[in-house]
Amino acid sequence: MTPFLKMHGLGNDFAVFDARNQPLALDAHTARAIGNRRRGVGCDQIIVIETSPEADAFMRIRNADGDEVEICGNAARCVARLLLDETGKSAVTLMTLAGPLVCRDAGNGLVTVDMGAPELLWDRIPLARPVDTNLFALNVDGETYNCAAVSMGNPHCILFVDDADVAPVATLGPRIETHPMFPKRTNVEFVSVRDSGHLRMRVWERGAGITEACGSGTCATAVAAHRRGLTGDKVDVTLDGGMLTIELTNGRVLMTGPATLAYRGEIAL
Ligand SMILES: N[C@@H](CCC[C@H](N)C(=O)O)C(=O)O
Repeated sequence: MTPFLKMHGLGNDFAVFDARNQPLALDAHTARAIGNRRRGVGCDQIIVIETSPEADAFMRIRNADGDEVEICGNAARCVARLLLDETGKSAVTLMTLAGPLVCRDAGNGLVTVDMGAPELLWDRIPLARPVDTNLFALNVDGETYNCAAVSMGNPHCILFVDDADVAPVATLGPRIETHPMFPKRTNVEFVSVRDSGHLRMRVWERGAGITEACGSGTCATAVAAHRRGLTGDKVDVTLDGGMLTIELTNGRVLMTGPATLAYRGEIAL
């Protein structure tokens, strides 16, 4: 049996495997089986902690559909929490496919992750053709939607709407995720502005569907809102699972929020 930890960041949930002493190569098929909510552990992402020569650990991430992806903000807080507690350090560095993430103990059970600099160039997000990533029209099944696009190492498409609570996340989310404008598919955020320091966001995640929170999506949303002049350098974002605080400082994005260990389990792999 292989031990794992069930963790979550504001309800965005993970099966976390520690492969630092016992190597574990999870293929897409196995990850999909673990992610299955009827037949497996059930989670949005499957996380494997590996050794890294250049950081405290390498964090490998697969979505529930089995695909390996670059970054996961909520999982970074969870893995950082484990390593902070294990080492007694005040900060740890996690290597990811998107680059290193410095994670600091922010007190009161919170972790701050330096999510790095956002990427705003259309071909680096990537998008299929040149547009103004701050505001572009996307045609979906004959309807036009005003969008912004940001990469936090992974692609995000942000739609500002009057009321995110009634946005068609379940129907429009998957249409945009697989739209030809996004060659690597995309995460999709539906956002309404409550005031210049507070956003409401709901998310359709690439490879996972609706989740209760998305850390990288919250960072991308704060960047897009700031670019449009809707919010300041610091913003609270209310997600279905709770609140994250995002600070934009020196061109970088800092995300602060909780990390929760739900239970320890074992699975036959
Ligand atoms: N939930 C994550 C993002 C996980 C990856 C994402 N679904 C993708 O495919 O890029 C987060 O908290 O950032």
